[in-house]
Amino acid sequence: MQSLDTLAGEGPDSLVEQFSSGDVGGQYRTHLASTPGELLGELPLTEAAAGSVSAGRLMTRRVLSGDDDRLLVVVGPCSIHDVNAGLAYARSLGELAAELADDLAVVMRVYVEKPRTTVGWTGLLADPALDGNPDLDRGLRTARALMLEVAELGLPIATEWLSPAAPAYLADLISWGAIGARTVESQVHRQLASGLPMPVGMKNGSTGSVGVAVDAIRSAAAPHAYLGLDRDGRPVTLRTSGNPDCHVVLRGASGQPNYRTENVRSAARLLSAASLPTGLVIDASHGNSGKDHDQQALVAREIGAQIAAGDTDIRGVMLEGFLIPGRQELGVGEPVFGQSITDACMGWDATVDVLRDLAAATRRRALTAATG
Ligand SMILES: O=C[C@H](O)[C@H](O)COP(=O)(O)O
Ligand SMILES: C=C(OP(=O)(O)O)C(=O)O
Repeated sequence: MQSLDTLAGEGPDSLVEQFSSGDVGGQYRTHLASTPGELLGELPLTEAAAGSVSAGRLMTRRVLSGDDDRLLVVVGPCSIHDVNAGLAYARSLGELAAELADDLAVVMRVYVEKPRTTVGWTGLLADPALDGNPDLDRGLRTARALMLEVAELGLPIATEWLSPAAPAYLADLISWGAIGARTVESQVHRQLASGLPMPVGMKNGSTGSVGVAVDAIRSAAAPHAYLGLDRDGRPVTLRTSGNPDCHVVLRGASGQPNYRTENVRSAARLLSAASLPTGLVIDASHGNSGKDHDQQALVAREIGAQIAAGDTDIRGVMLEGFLIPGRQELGVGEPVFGQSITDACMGWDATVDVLRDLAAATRRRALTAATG
């Protein structure tokens, strides 16, 4: 793909000159990246991966609409920083998902872009070497290769859509997408969601507003037209038809959890008032756990209790889990294989316990519904 530098002439200053007639706060420096078409040609969707993605999308749609009475569980690392650890996790999760498949519809978080509150590592896609030297071309290739392997294991994949350019490179591998708390009010992200071929969860805003997530669902359900790139990297008008499969994800806010019965009822009222279906997902991490991975397991059990008591609006749960509990600071000490470098995650053993409990809760809900 032609770089911004080559479009504007050599050197980082040339774009500054092109874009501005006065002072600007930054400078543009760029390097070449593959077009979506080139990367998809290099790492094509295999038949096995395509089957896994279409089955994953159908499964998530059916669970979210209530046509399938299982519970959607979106679980996995806060972020992938080490492909081998991501794959080791995927293999274990694939086995657990198969064991619990009668009750749970498991989707793995393969999050390769991280939105930051201020600054920090922004994910595998931008900085795959974790050294502060962004290399998006390598990051996109690494992310796509990893996602292909996970899909070929038969495990549906979830990711957060952050860069509006990323779906052209990765969307064919994703069964469930999220628009995060920091971007749910962004028109660009709502437009993006309106054209994505998978269910998309709209997180409540970072200060706790569920209303902005409801607005996002309404916006993404409508058709849009916006400036984007085609497979060859040419600017085009992208026209979307609207995404009918968007839903709220309750993720709480700082000091303000929203996973309890009264929060679910209040979100359902907001959805009903907007003439939207009331099914939703609850994220047991982030503002609902205060980013404490031990607390996350307790929150998940409370959500399980609501499900066991018969709540049918809770259609899914999100969990942040990795192989080793907690988190490690990037660049401090020996790296720990399978431990998060972003938010603290539940370890594998705790994840197995929580998923088994959620399966039992879902089974009880189904039994109550069947026997009245
Ligand atoms: O899920 C991950 C984090 O919560 C998100 O990227 C924000 O992290 P930060 O507040 O550490 O920047
Ligand atoms: C960043 C995330 O979530 P939120 O947008 O809720 O902070 C996430 O799930 O990784």
